[in-house]
This record gives sequence, C-alpha cells and structure tokens, in this order.
Amino acid sequence: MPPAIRVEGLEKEYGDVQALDGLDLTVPEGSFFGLLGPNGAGKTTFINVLVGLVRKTGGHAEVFGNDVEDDYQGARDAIGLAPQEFNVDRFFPIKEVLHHKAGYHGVSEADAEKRAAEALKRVGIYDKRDVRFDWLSGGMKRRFMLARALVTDPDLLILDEPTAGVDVELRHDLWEVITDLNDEGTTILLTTHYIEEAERLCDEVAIIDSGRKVTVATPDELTEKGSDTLTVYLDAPADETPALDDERIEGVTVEGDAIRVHATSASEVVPSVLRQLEAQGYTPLDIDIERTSLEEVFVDLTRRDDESTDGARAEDSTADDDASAGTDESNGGDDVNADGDTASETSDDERVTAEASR
Ligand SMILES: Nc1ncnc2c1ncn2[C@@H]1O[C@H](COP(=O)(O)OP(=O)(O)OP(=O)(O)O)[C@@H](O)[C@H]1O
Repeated sequence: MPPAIRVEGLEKEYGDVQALDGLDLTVPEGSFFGLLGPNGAGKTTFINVLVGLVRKTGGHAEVFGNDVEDDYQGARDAIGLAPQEFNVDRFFPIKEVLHHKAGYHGVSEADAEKRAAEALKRVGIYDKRDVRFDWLSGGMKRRFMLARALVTDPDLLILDEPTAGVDVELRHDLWEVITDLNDEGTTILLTTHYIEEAERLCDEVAIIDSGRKVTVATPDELTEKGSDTLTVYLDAPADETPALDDERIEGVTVEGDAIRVHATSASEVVPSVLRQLEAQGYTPLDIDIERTSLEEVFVDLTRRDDESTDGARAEDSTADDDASAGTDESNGGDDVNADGDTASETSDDERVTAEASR
C-alpha cells in the first residue's frame, strides 16, 4: 500500500515568491501527522497542491499513489478537506450542502443522505441539519467544516487549523472526533499553530519553513532536541560559577542564590550536580526542573536570524489571506480546477478558487 502522501522536490512559485522550495515529505497510511511552520511557511500551499487547488511548478506529489495532477480525481476522492476558511455555500440547508458534496464525489443519492446524517451526528450538529450555514454559531460552523470533510468517508482527512479561534470545550470535542477517526484508520494531516494540539494528538510532526522541511520527528523526539534547565537554590548567593564536570551538562549560569544548569535531560543530572555542589561547599536547599517545550524547540528550529524577516512576513500576511482561499494570483489564476468543476461542486472548496480569482 502506498503512503497516504508522498511528495518529492515539491515546488510552487507565485511570481517571485518561492512558497514551496523542494519539499520532501512522506505521510504513512494511518498516521496522525502534524504539519507545523511559522506563518508563510507554505503549509496551505502544500495542502492546496494536494487537493488540486494550486498547480505545482515542480516536483512530484501523490495521494495513496495517485498523482495529484495526472490522476486528480483518484487523489481528490481520497481526501476530505476542512480548510481554514468558511468557504461554504450559504444559501442551502447544511444537510443539502453535504448531499451536494457527496454527490460530486460520486456517492449515490441514497448513500449521500445517509452519509450526511452520519457526518452531522458525528460532529454533534444533526439537530441543525435544516439550518443554513450563515445561521450557525461560530463553533457550529467549525463543526460543520469537519462534517463536510467527512461526508465522502475519506481515507485522508486534511485539517487546516481546525480549531483556530474555538473555545476550549469545542477544541476538546473536535480532538475527540478526529482521534476516533484516526483510531478507525483514517490518516490525518493536521496543520496547527497550537503546539499543544500537535503534541497531544500527533504521532509524527513535520516542521517546515520557507517551503522546505526542517525536520520530521515524534513530538517526544523533538522536545528531546532542546535542553532542560535545572535550577538549584542555595542557602546563600554564590560568588562564582561552580565547575560542574558532566558531559551531559551544556552550560551553567549563576544568578544570586540560583545556579542554573542546562542539560538535555535535567532530571538525569540532578544527583551528579548536587553531589558536586556539596563537595565544593555549597548548600543546596531546593531544586526546580524546567523541561523544554515543543514550542521552544519549534521557535528555535524556525528562528530567522536576518533582520529583514519582519518585513518579509509583513508582506506575506496580505498574500496569506489569498493563499488560504486557494487563489493563485501571481500566476494569473492557473489553479488546476478553477474552471473545471461541475456546478454540483460550486458550493464547495473549489468554488472559492473561482471566486477569489475574479
Ligand atoms: N496566491 C498567492 N499569490 C502570491 N503569493 C502567495 C499566494 N499564496 C501564498 N503566497 C505566498 O506563499 C508563501 C506561503 O504561503 P502559505 O499560505 O502557503 O503559508 P502558510 O504556512 O499556510 O501560512 P499561515 O500559517 O499563515 O497560514 C507566503 O509567502 C505567501 O505570501
């Protein structure tokens, strides 16, 4: 069985902007895979290439072995996408929006109805089935986006910041729904700015920056890349930095009565540090261990040193709005299916492309 996603040397240029710059990534079937990256890293562009909303300018991309361009329908039918934007037809009851969506992907009329009901039940808004999208609350809209992604019973569920701006309770509800789906075998690709979300849910995380992969690892492996801080509080201020001999120690600093020891795993060096301090005449009273968070590792791995960064990001932010809607302005709107989709899909993801490129 081919992997859920395999991309090699993937490139996308928007005029002068290199949104994807030789991205290599493999998402195994059945995994819960997180995609992290700072604003403008290329996450949405990557997703849009997979679902056929943006045409790549180089490299190779396939979904369950289907080339995203040469076998667009095969790739697209395997994917359920919950995009960042609420790109939903607002004039129909939500159950009809789901029927249309299922029908577009070849699901029969009778099955479409059943699937729509199941999807709405799963996300907890079945009682709202006759309501138009606009009349749903913000939280229900987020639930609906997930239902719409599920209605085709996809093998690969792509969630682009599914919990952005939702309250804690809904976030936990959505986590439960997607965790259940993953347990049932659905591969999940999740982009998020909530590091805690990636840490809790994902079995593997890819960090991308400037359109390239920085690293792929489990959340645990990533946090191990950072260093912890062990603080030892003494009975009196230290006059000088004690010499601590242990190859696991990366650095020692002193601040009054606090000695801070940086090490890959602070808890492992506690006995050795205390023993050495006591041998040098210090009296430790208390200790505190601060573990590196995935967030710190992430910031470290994606930190940009040059000062031009802020300016570059500021410019990015306007284009980002377009990116998330799947348009492709600088290329004159060369999206793969901006024009190619039938009316039955015009209420869906691809309609946005057409609208946005007007
Ligand atoms: N339609 C477009 N036209 C021109 N430039 C674009 C377009 N879409 C995206 N870009 C640029 O491509 C780069 C990658 O954008 P993309 O939206 O894919 O990043 P992202 O990682 O999804 O960001 P965010 O986390 O802010 O959603 C950015 O520099 C962005 O400005």
